[in-house]
Amino acid sequence: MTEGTLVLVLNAGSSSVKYQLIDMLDGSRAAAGLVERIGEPAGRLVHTAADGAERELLGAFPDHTAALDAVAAELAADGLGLDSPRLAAIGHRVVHGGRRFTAPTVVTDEVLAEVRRLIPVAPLHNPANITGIEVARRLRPDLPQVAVFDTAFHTTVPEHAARYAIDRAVADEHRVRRYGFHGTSHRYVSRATARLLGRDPAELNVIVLHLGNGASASAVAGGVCVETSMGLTPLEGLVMGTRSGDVDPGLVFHLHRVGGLTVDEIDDLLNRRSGLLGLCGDNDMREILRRAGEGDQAAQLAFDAYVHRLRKYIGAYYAVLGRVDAIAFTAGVGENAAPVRAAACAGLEALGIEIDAELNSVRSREARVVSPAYARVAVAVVPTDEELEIAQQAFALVRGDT
Ligand SMILES: Nc1ncnc2c1ncn2[C@@H]1O[C@H](COP(=O)(O)OP(=O)(O)O)[C@@H](O)[C@H]1O
Ligand SMILES: CC(=O)OP(=O)(O)O
Ligand SMILES: [Mg+2]
Repeated sequence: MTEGTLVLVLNAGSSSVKYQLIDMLDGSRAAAGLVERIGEPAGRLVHTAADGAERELLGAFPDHTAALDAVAAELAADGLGLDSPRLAAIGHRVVHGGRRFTAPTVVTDEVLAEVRRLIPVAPLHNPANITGIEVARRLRPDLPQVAVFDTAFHTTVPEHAARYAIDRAVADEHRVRRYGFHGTSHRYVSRATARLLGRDPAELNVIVLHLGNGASASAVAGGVCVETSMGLTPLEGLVMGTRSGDVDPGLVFHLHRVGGLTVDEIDDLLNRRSGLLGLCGDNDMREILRRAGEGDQAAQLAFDAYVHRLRKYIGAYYAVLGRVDAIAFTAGVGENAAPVRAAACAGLEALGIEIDAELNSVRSREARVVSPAYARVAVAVVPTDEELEIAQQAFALVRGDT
């Protein structure tokens, strides 16, 4: 049992760390910030204090340890350092939890070892998550460190959807199956969509489209995830900023045997040099929309390929769910790129899916419906809040509510 009501949430990505200090009494942000371009010569930390005032720190953050030490210093400058007695827990986003972690978990040496063992299947993410945990443990060894796993929400996906159609013995030996990611966001957004529509999550079938740098779709039936687009690793599924999403696995053999690329080179190609970046040289949807608007063919192709893949998944998940009540767009692209939403839903009237152009063009931070009132399927823009969801899960765990 703890006295504090603050939860520090760390969301460590491959080259960035996002953090929020959340007061669980009212969900308010006591501080928030972002360190980006970790490992590059010109890094940047932006810290936002409780009153909204921003501080910017420019310089190199050679690795995640340096970045997290700088975050701790910024929090201390606000009088809310990691030594604060008001802290109840530190919540960590951990991307890959395998099959074992189906709920938020207090980090022990043994839990950390398991997360480390999963590095080969989340090479861009788990190492950064581990560093975040290690730094936080060093600074506050007495405080519960809670891991909230991207994979947890997807552990309900049925076996016939989670299995690849490969030799079972080989799959079992190497724990090859579809795990799914961004689960904290899919869970939060599916529930927020029910709230927006004034419906009980238990009676709502939702397709959630999480479109950030990484992107994934999920089919949520009555609050339970039944299918998701990412697989063994966060590479499968939708076209992403730098990741290919679905490809014929035969291209790996082809590029190796005929193209002479090594396995590591192909890994780098598919994870870091593909997706929107591979198709047109840009991975930021803002830039792609701008270029396509000026008639740039490569940017237009990247946009069209991105949207085509999305439409295939909407259709597929419609079939998986049988009945769809809502489609929720979320994360950087889903929340901000009206043309992506419009193109993904265009021509689907026969499925009851329509978008109202005027509603869709409104810019807002609020959850909102963008389909006409008569449409059978509610299309919604629902801002995700992975940090709040992580804080709530971590706080509930340390208070013994779960
Ligand atoms: N106004 C906007 N219009 C179009 N795309 C945007 C806009 N703002 C952000 N994005 C897209 O959102 C992406 C980042 O999404 P985000 O959810 O923050 O990613 P992540 O959390 O995975 O780092 C950017 O790469 C950019 O393509
Ligand atoms: C799992 C994953 O792809 O995460 P992100 O979108 O943060 O890269
Ligand atoms: Mg994200």
